[in-house]
Amino acid sequence: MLDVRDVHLSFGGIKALQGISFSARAGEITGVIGPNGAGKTSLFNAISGFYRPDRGQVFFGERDITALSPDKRAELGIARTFQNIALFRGMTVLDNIKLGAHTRSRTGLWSALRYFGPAQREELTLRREIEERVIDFLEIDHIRKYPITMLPYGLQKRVELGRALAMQPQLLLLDEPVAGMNREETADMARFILDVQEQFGTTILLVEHDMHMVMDICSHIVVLNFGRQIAEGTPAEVSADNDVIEAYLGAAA
Ligand SMILES: Nc1ncnc2c1ncn2[C@@H]1O[C@H](COP(=O)(O)OP(=O)(O)OP(=O)(O)O)[C@@H](O)[C@H]1O
Repeated sequence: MLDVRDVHLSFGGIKALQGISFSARAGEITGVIGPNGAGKTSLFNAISGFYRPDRGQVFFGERDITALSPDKRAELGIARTFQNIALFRGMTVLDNIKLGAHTRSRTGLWSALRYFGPAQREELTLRREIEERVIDFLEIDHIRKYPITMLPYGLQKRVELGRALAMQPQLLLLDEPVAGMNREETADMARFILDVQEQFGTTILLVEHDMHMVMDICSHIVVLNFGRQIAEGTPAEVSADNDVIEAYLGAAA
């Protein structure tokens, strides 16, 4: 589904990524972990299109998307969330989620408006259905009219997930989805991510600091350290890997 092939990225003299290669398999949750400064955010941005790698490629299915803009990637069915919540804070929960549905159906909607009355209605009904499904699924019906500013942090993150889901993505990129959350909020978010995978069959790539959460919900894990890929495998394989243990112990020291 997603293939990262020998990706290199540097900022001036800093080699943030040095030859990263892995696949996120269709319908699975893949995690990327690593200590501070390992290159997780750089990798995430190279995949979502905010950075262009110096070398290497990113494939989505059969298609080389290395040179595509983030918008084009979104149109292909790749949605992302942000480490620092990127919602419209004065707008309601529902309006923020509607924006996600709009991103996905932009082309269809415009042609529908121009040419076909019935198609337009169909499109609008479809969008409404998506919004409703997302709101039900994330159990946020009671706050749909609330502005984002009134919500606690954990719920804001959930709304952001909702906006991404309203795009009906094939691939969902989550940038530190539980960063800054307390234990209960983290457990809730982990459950919703698992539900997305199970109920919608979405392929998920998760970049995260919280190793326990990643070990709990991912079937495959890639470990970075100082811009290099030091391990890859199942949670059991990765947590028993000497290089990984050393990297984390070194970081903790
Ligand atoms: N825009 C940038 N300009 C210059 N250097 C950068 C930039 N982004 C990242 N770096 C450097 O690249 C390296 C990898 O950083 P990156 O943010 O990708 O790591 P990370 O694993 O996401 O870290 P953290 O867990 O702290 O968020 C670091 O040395 C960082 O200082």
